[in-house]
Amino acid sequence: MSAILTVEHLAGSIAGQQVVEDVTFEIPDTGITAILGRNGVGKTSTLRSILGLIKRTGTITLAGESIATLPTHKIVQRGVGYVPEDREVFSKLTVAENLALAERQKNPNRELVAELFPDLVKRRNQAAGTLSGGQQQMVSVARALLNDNRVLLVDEPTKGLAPRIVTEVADALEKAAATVPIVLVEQNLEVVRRLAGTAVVIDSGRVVHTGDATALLDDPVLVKRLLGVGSHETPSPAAPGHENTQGSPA
Ligand SMILES: Nc1ncnc2c1ncn2[C@@H]1O[C@H](COP(=O)(O)OP(=O)(O)OP(=O)(O)O)[C@@H](O)[C@H]1O
Repeated sequence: MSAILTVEHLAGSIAGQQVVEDVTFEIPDTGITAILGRNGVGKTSTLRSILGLIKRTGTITLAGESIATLPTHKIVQRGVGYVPEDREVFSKLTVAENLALAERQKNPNRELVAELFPDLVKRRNQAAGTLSGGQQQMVSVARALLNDNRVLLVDEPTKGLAPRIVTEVADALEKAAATVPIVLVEQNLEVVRRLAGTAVVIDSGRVVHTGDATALLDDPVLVKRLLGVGSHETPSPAAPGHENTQGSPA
């Protein structure tokens, strides 16, 4: 298996404050890779650095070509899809209009999206702002899948959703992953267990663990040390003044 996305010594800053310190990982060209870590350790900022949405330095390679100095729109054109944490649907527009606005290519993948999200087809004329959180998440994922991306960056898609809807979103991501490799920032470890092949753990802006996701989740000592929780819990916020916990008990 080769890497579709390679990140080396990535650092990112917001308003002069460094929020990503030194992140290095490889994303395989198939399956789902989970980015894990406590609240505020820099997971979202890592995705935003890759996309050029925040100031960054380091090496970022997509399918062998450097994208580290490209502006965001060029990175998106090269095939990096993004499903942001806050979903960002246009609330006054219908589902169909939201999807139409996302289409970049001549032959968008409408059949794939209709197959993966039949509920959105039924609701095509409903204003996106009146959809449930889970349905809005489906719109956000569907928008990204309309285009032929080389990799999809998905940020906390199950956050704040009811358990049944979490399962639906996980179902959709599992199906989507058959068509595109996914980088998934996710706090729900049951979802990670179900979907992810590899897990990358970030702490204080640095990668502190990379390995098989199931092996990590099956190791309660490691989960407690790296994420500060039991393997059936959700990671808690980092303590004030929290430092890299690699090698130290939580
Ligand atoms: N717009 C911003 N302005 C200032 N600081 C920010 C901004 N966005 C993020 N940060 C800070 O950057 C650090 C990393 O935040 P980030 O959102 O990347 O973490 P995260 O691991 O994704 O957290 P969570 O799991 O809570 O979403 C945090 O200390 C956060 O407070």
